[in-house]
Amino acid sequence: MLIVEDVTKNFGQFNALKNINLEFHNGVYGLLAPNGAGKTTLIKMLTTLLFPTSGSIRYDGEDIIKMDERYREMIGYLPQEFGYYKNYSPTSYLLYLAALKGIHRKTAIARVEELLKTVALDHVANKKMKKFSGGMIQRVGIAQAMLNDPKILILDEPTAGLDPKERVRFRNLLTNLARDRIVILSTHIVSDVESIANEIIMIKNQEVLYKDTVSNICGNIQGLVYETKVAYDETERFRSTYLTLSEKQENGSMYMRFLTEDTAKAEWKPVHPNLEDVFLYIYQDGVLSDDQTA
Ligand SMILES: Nc1ncnc2c1ncn2[C@@H]1O[C@H](COP(=O)(O)OP(=O)(O)OP(=O)(O)O)[C@@H](O)[C@H]1O
Repeated sequence: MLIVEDVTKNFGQFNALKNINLEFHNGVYGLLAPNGAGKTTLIKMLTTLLFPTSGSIRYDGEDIIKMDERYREMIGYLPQEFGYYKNYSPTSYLLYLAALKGIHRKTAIARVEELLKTVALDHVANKKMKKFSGGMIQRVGIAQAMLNDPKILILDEPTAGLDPKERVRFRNLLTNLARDRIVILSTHIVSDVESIANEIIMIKNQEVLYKDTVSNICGNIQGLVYETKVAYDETERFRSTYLTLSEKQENGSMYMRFLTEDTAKAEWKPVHPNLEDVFLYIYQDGVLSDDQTA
């Protein structure tokens, strides 16, 4: 079990995270927040690339910084951008990394073969990676993070650049891997984690706002989400009155999904909130688009 206790991280005068308390067991955890909220900072502390300013992170009761090498041997990490050699095949790349990690050649050959099957790349095991799709490269990234059969697998924004089909495959792979390990996945894309995470962690204003199941988190805005049809010339006024969650145009009308605490009107249809609704509600003032953060 991995425990984050009262962790605060400052960069000089700047406070990036404060009083973070978290507990991880086997399963998938989705760390979900807009860019800049502190996900990478938290992940870097979980991988010992950064140290907390105060507080501690413990694995089975031991401080991970004191465990040092023993802890790092137990974790697998896929950073936001991982370096690979495009002229290598997945097999030669993974064998090279295994050698760096001190894994015996014979063990490494068997492990790499097994891993490439797990990530469904066995058919291209000896092909150069330069022609691989984003999804295939990402699966090589997971395979490298899994080389040491980690107890904790940490993935930072792993689905960037994947097409919808690759995302589904990726989610299925993670669910399998999480049966006997902790998988922590950071993302600002709700659909990456909504269907697979046992728990979602949302950070706001440097603190953990939620750490709960999807349904419990959605329960927080139960009864506040509606759909209704709005005439075209009314849409601007509607948008400025209610928090619009999504809208779709059909047969000359606009169908708005929105959130309000006002008393419901007869024409509003109450709907079950989903995680995307919660995300838009929670971060309505601070959701930055990729363009803004690039
Ligand atoms: N080394 C640093 N020095 C100063 N400020 C930093 C440093 N690293 C991160 N920050 C700041 O801390 C905040 C959190 O950054 P962090 O990278 O953890 O966010 P994030 O949620 O992971 O976003 P992204 O997905 O864009 O990486 C940001 O405001 C960032 O500018």
